[in-house]
Amino acid sequence: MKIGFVGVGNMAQAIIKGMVENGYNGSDILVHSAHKSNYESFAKELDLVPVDNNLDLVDQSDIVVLAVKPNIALIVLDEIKDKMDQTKLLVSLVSGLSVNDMKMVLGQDQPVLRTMPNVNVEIGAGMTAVVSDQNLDTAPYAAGVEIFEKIGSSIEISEDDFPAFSALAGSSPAYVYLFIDALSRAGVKYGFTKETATKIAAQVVAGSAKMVQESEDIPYGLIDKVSSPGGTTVAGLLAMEEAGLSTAVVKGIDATIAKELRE
Ligand SMILES: NC(=O)C1=CN([C@@H]2O[C@H](COP(=O)(O)OP(=O)(O)OC[C@H]3O[C@@H](n4cnc5c(N)ncnc54)[C@H](O)[C@@H]3O)[C@@H](O)[C@H]2O)C=CC1
Ligand SMILES: O=C(O)[C@@H]1CCC=N1
Repeated sequence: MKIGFVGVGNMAQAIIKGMVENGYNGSDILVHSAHKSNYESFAKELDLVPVDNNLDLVDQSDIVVLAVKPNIALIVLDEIKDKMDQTKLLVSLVSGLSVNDMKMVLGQDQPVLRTMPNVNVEIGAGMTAVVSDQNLDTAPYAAGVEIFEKIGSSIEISEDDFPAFSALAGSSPAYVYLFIDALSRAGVKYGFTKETATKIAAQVVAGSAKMVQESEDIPYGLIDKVSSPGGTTVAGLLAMEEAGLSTAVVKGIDATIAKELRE
């Protein structure tokens, strides 16, 4: 099965790196992007197949991954539509582009899978939403979903939930990195090097996430276990909430969703 990427920017590169690390052969991955200088060196590095234009790439692919920016997605779909057919699956990563938007260009019978991955797919730890108007357990959809299962977890959600998912999982790695950086900077304030402080902060966040995933307790229960009566943790927690940590996070998610809905 050949998988072709139309657009090889940050997200496509993260997915491809995750795929190659998790059992896909570079020789089965075709790439074309607007700037040859970018995708050719990337293709060489991972032994991928560079293709000169979008039409030839689609022609040679069983799964076509649309990985361009939202403002040009419809133009690119219009360009490739004559090379698509019902034996091929279109997988879109494009924020805000609905299954119906794609079928309006490609035809109602074209299999399309809308997804919203996040950059952590690069290390096989992504969280990806998937949806179509068909049963995802059947061919050719299952092969598309399998890509995202190999490079993390996937979840089927309704299209109405995509803006909220995009904020909670697509954008949120940036917010978690910000938290790690803030924790690390606090460490620097108290004398650790940035490198050591970041190593400590990242391990704490990774371990805490694993604890939430594996514990039967809810996060608030885990918070209470760390907070000894009259102790240091509760003093820190109250100071963070006085500075508005939880409210800041929710407001950030609100702004992310509002921006997606305006586009
Ligand atoms: N960056 C992220 O964390 C996430 C991005 N997405 C979605 O993925 C898509 C791509 O985003 P990024 O990779 O961040 O953008 P990017 O700007 O890094 O990559 C877009 C790529 O498309 C290429 N391109 C432009 N015009 C083209 C054309 N006519 N034909 C072929 N390639 C063309 C560009 O050369 C560039 O390499 C967007 O629609 C975005 O909504 C979805 C989830 C997460
Ligand atoms: O910032 C963006 O537009 C994309 C959507 C989800 C993550 N990055």
